[in-house]
Amino acid sequence: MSEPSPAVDLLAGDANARTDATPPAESHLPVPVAAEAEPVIRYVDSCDLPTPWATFRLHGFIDTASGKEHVALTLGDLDDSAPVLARVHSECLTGDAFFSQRCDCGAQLEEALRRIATEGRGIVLYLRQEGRGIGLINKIRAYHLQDLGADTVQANEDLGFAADQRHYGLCEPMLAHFGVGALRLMTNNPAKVVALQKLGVLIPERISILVGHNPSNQRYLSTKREKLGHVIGLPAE
Ligand SMILES: Nc1nc2c(ncn2[C@@H]2O[C@H](COP(=O)(O)OP(=O)(O)OP(=O)(O)O)[C@@H](O)[C@H]2O)c(=O)[nH]1
Ligand SMILES: [Zn+2]
Repeated sequence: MSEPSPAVDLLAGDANARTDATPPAESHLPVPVAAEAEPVIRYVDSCDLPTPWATFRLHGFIDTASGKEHVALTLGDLDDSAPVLARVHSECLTGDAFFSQRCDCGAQLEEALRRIATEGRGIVLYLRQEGRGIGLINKIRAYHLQDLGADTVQANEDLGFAADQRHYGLCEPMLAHFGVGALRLMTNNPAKVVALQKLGVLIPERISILVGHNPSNQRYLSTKREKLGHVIGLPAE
């Protein structure tokens, strides 16, 4: 039987071994990002998810238009008229899973789960739009440019992307699945509030979630405040 051909590009493996700060030539090659189709959200199944703070229910959804899988974590009775404590969290593998100090995502996710557990009721929508919608590999390329001096917005633009390519159209059908129409939303990003309101989601309250500040993400946070409109008070102030 013949050897199966390798599934990975071995040249890309060489690139991974680079240690110099010069961006490799191949980092200028576009990594395509699929055009955003109108989401078609289908609920699939749910299970218990014990965490250090509470046992949540984990609900799986598929966007059949994009093939992307999204999840919601819920706690308590959501199907009544009282606004629900909520976090609409965009995937950040580096921050959520690898403890990266470049951003504040992991700390925000943990804090959101903790606050929901304390209240006994709430929802996290975990949206698979990594890197503000440019994807993981492009985010690594953006981080490389940031290592060379660009800020988080310039790096996206240097790669040919908008500063924020996220879409929230899938939130409304995910929330509707739980009978949730109004959120007390944990976010520092007023643009996220406006985007959700435009979709018909009521947001009677925005709740700041100022956690995870550290020396490695100080510039990142000030850029979010100055260029992306986030409401973030920095420790130096
Ligand atoms: N392209 C890019 N994406 C990043 C960078 N840092 C974090 N992200 C992504 O940004 C998303 C999180 O967005 P943030 O701007 O941190 O925060 P937000 O969701 O707008 O606002 P909050 O609700 O306050 O957290 C996640 O998808 C991360 O993967 C970066 O430097 N470049
Ligand atoms: Zn992050």
